[in-house]
Amino acid sequence: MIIAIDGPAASGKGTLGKRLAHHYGYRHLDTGVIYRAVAKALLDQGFDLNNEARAVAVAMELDPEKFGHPELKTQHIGDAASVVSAIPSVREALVNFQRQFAADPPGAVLDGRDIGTVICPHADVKIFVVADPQVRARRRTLEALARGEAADEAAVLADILKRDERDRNRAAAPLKAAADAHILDNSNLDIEAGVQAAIAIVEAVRAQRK
Ligand SMILES: Nc1ncnc2c1ncn2[C@@H]1O[C@H](COP(=O)(O)OP(=O)(O)OP(=O)(O)O)[C@@H](O)[C@H]1O
Ligand SMILES: Nc1ccn([C@@H]2O[C@H](COP(=O)(O)O)[C@@H](O)[C@H]2O)c(=O)n1
Repeated sequence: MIIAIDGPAASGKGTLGKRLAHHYGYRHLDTGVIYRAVAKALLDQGFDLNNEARAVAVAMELDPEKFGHPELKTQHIGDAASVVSAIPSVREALVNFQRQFAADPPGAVLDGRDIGTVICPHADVKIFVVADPQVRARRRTLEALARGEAADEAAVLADILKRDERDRNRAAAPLKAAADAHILDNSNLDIEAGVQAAIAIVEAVRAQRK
């Protein structure tokens, strides 16, 4: 089974993806990390984020072993990722890796912006996670503070809105819910309640197919 999770920045996709994968014994791929890794590699090598040829080359040489690098989590790299991810040829270079991950047994949960629309249009279950921007900004700010980093909630909110706008309005694989996605608004749900709501969606789809 393939579970596709999409949604705007800091809506809880990764948290939910990890928990669903654990619940079902599946593998989990946070696809945002891939675009973050491309952006970081370009910046580290001193290239412009719009250098298409270099960006594609970097995308084709990515080392998944480095997806855990702590700098990938930063706001700066997230912002850079949303620039580089708008280049269609960069996205194309990353499709096979994601589809292969989705296809491998025993099942997979992928989260991102275009999983249900482009990467896995035939996913068994599609969930589009949303939450009010202010709620997302508060959660992201608390997360940064908990890591001991300085964080200004207004600046975090501005970054989230800017990134969502860029991701929604790009020509290639824009952020949007697939027509057959289940919308899950977790603005007023804690993590556990959000996970239970998602499991209920998955189970309802499974029951329908029996
Ligand atoms: N339902 C929830 N209630 C409270 N906090 C939540 C909930 N879901 C996620 N969070 C918290 O919100 C923050 C953002 O969640 P997460 O990193 O999963 O979002 P994301 O959509 O994967 O982000 P990104 O778009 O940057 O990849 C984290 O600190 C997470 O613990
Ligand atoms: N499937 C995806 C996943 C991510 N992106 C872009 O990467 C940026 C960072 O993603 P996070 O999920 O880690 O926040 C994001 O803003 C998108 O621009 C993407 O295009 N497609």
